[in-house]
Amino acid sequence: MVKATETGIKSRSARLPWLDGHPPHLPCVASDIAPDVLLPGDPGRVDMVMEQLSNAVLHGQKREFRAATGMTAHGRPVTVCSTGIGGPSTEIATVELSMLGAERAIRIGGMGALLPGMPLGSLLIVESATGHSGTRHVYSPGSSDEHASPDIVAALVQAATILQVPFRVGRICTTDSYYLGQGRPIRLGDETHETDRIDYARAQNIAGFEMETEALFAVGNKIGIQVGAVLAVHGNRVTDQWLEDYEPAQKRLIAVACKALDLLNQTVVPGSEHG
Ligand SMILES: O=P(O)(O)O[C@H]1O[C@H](CO)[C@@H](O)[C@H]1O
Ligand SMILES: O=c1cc[nH]c(=O)[nH]1
Repeated sequence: MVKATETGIKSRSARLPWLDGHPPHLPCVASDIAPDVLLPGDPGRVDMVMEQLSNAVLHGQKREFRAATGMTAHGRPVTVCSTGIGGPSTEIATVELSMLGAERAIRIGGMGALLPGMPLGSLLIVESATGHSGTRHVYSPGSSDEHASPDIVAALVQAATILQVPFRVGRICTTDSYYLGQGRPIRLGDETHETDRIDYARAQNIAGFEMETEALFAVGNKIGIQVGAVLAVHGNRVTDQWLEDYEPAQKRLIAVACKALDLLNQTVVPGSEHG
């Protein structure tokens, strides 16, 4: 992986530009990373996750990748690393985390709902993702959906039920575009242009739009780590409502994801339980 020059100075290989165990993008090394990782899009939400963990340590931030590790209520280590927006940076985070030892990755993020019965702040536990975003096309060019690991879906359902957080299980559309690709109006010269993406997506039984899950599932399924996603409704495109303060919803979502990890890992580390 790392090449030494004739003078003994180590230099990066262009083929795989890691150096002394440091990946080219993430601000961490293997000893920082837990087998379980949570992946918010927004770096600002890493600190929100840290508040719900005990003994949380921030590893640092490079570009959109902010990473930390702490302990769940059952005393299990969990790493949180932001992916930034979209498939390309999600691919980088997923591949580098898995090379550092991650075995299970759950995206925690926001979405725009397409079903009238999905209130602001409720959760979508993602069973499958479609959209044919660019990164997914590189990893898995077929036409079928990318799926979450069934164990993770079941654990998220159990966790949301225990914590009494309203949720539904469904299919997400991941798109590389926040505006035109999600049917938002854009200005083209003097005219406003809008696509019929919302009607199209609803006809496909799609619960909402977001921008990373399909890439995470495609990459994770290809490289052999377990993947899942749980998303909070930040907006509803049918009722045209928008969540002004999404922090309470994101806190509930983080609690559900951490509980799901504890259910997946089952046994409590003695003396560690804090809630
Ligand atoms: O809430 P996060 O995880 O940032 O994700 C959603 O928010 C961003 C768009 O505002 C996109 O990344 C979308 O997927
Ligand atoms: O409408 C929305 C809300 C969150 N994230 C998105 O990508 N779209």
